[in-house]
Amino acid sequence: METADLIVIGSGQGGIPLATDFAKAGHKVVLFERDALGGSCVNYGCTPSKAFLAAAHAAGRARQAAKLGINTQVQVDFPRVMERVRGIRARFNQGVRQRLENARVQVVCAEASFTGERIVTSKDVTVQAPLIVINTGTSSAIPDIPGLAGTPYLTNRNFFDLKELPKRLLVIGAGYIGLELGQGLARLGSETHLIVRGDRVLAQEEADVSQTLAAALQLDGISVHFQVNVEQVDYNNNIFTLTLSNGESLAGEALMVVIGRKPNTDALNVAAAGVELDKKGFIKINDQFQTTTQGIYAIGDAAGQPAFTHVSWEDYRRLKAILCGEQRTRSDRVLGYAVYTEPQVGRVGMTLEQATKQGINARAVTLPIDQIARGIEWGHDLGFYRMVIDRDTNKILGATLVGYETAELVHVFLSLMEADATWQVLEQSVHIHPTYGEALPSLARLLIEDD
Ligand SMILES: Cc1cc2nc3c(=O)[nH]c(=O)nc-3n(C[C@H](O)[C@H](O)[C@H](O)COP(=O)(O)OP(=O)(O)OC[C@H]3O[C@@H](n4cnc5c(N)ncnc54)[C@H](O)[C@@H]3O)c2cc1C
Ligand SMILES: NC(=O)c1ccc[n+]([C@@H]2O[C@H](COP(=O)([O-])OP(=O)(O)OC[C@H]3O[C@@H](n4cnc5c(N)ncnc54)[C@H](O)[C@@H]3O)[C@@H](O)[C@H]2O)c1
Repeated sequence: METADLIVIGSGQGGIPLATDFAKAGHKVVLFERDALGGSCVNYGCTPSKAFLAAAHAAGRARQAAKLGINTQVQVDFPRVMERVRGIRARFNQGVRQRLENARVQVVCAEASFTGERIVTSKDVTVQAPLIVINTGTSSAIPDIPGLAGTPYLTNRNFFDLKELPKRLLVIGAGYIGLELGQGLARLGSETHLIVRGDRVLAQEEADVSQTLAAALQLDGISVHFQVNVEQVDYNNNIFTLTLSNGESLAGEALMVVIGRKPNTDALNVAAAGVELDKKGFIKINDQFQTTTQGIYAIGDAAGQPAFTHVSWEDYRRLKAILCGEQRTRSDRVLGYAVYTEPQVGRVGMTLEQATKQGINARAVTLPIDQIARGIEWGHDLGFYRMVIDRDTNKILGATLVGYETAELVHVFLSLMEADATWQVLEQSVHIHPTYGEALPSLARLLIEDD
């Protein structure tokens, strides 16, 4: 049996920098990875999806330029779009490999499981270490719909291997992936149907966010079917046929199943290490990322953290500080996220409802995008900016920005909230005209005007 100073299981977004930092500091580090180096983000998630959306939104924006008086004929070279996506993915994946090699991390390309409290084993390698970090991520959850198993349906894993544009696309699930990739393929030319079991898309957000996105999807020609379940999947002659709970049926050349994620913890045999899982299979951790076994830590999606790359990366930064003896926790951070539909959704902190539920004397102000000079000039008419504040302290509690490139703009709020700033700081700052940014002090000004 080999020994090491640190074992990392999974080359996720936190595991890679942790492994390289420790190895560069002279420690012996062994990293187990059963699939492509770089985890979901690089290979099946953020990187390929955002490269894909660059093409899709270019096509969508070109078509929408008609309202500016610019008429275009969009011709999509789908194989080229996807080759570019796969090329970028390969480059990022190679970059990860190089980084691990340069740092002299010993990479074991195999599935790992615990065979003892501090012992990790793959088919050919067994390693013991005083410190183990689990960063195994999640995989697609697949519903138990009769007829689905065994059909060539798409998930985020095989989506980026597509070679031909499907004429008709059926999407089950209206969360992040369903909306981003569904809108993407629609913008590239697929006749797209989104099957939503509830009455809202992106249902975890406020109702007007869902409504705005649904309106945008419909503008792209997407048919959104609300309050229906898929009862049966049939696949014959390369065509999927879905039987819906409302009696209708839908046919398409491609079916994408994107209903959420499940943690990659089944293969780990965590019981051998005394590491406990919660009811959904996520690894239980305390505020310092430690599992129920001393010396074994878990970060990222598998530990039930908000499933975003920047969260997994920040987990690494905090865990590294904790392991170096600093007093850090995982719960004292301002976390934002974005949905890369068009319009985008940029989010940080609490909504009014969440703040009120916590007993905070909160208030929200909202500025529609059609009252913002930049929006009018650029012809963007779907979206709004909203800020939530604490009336007692004047601190900013959260923001929801729906509109053009709001994933960028929301960082203004992230920084203000990190600095514990009051809304008056935003109101007093002089922003450049005419930008979307200048609408943020205007949003703050509503707190004075409407008082
Ligand atoms: C389509 C899609 C788009 C996304 N877009 C965004 C985005 O725009 N922005 C964003 O912030 N987030 C995005 N995400 C989420 C993001 O990809 C994840 O939150 C992020 O990758 C963090 O994951 P992680 O570090 O926990 O682990 P992962 O990146 O999932 O890596 C875990 C690794 O562990 C390996 N592994 C699992 N079990 C074992 C085992 N037993 N032995 C060895 N290896 C194992 C896996 O093969 C995998 O490589 C997206 C996700 C998807 C699916
Ligand atoms: N922009 C980003 O940062 C980004 C992009 C993509 C993915 N992600 C991450 O990946 C995670 C997974 O994305 P996702 O889209 O798979 O999940 P999700 O949780 O965002 O959405 C799942 C959708 O499927 C629906 N659903 C669940 N069970 C269903 C069933 N049995 N039948 C029909 N519909 C069902 C849900 O109601 C929801 O609309 C996200 O939560 C997010 O953290 C992030």
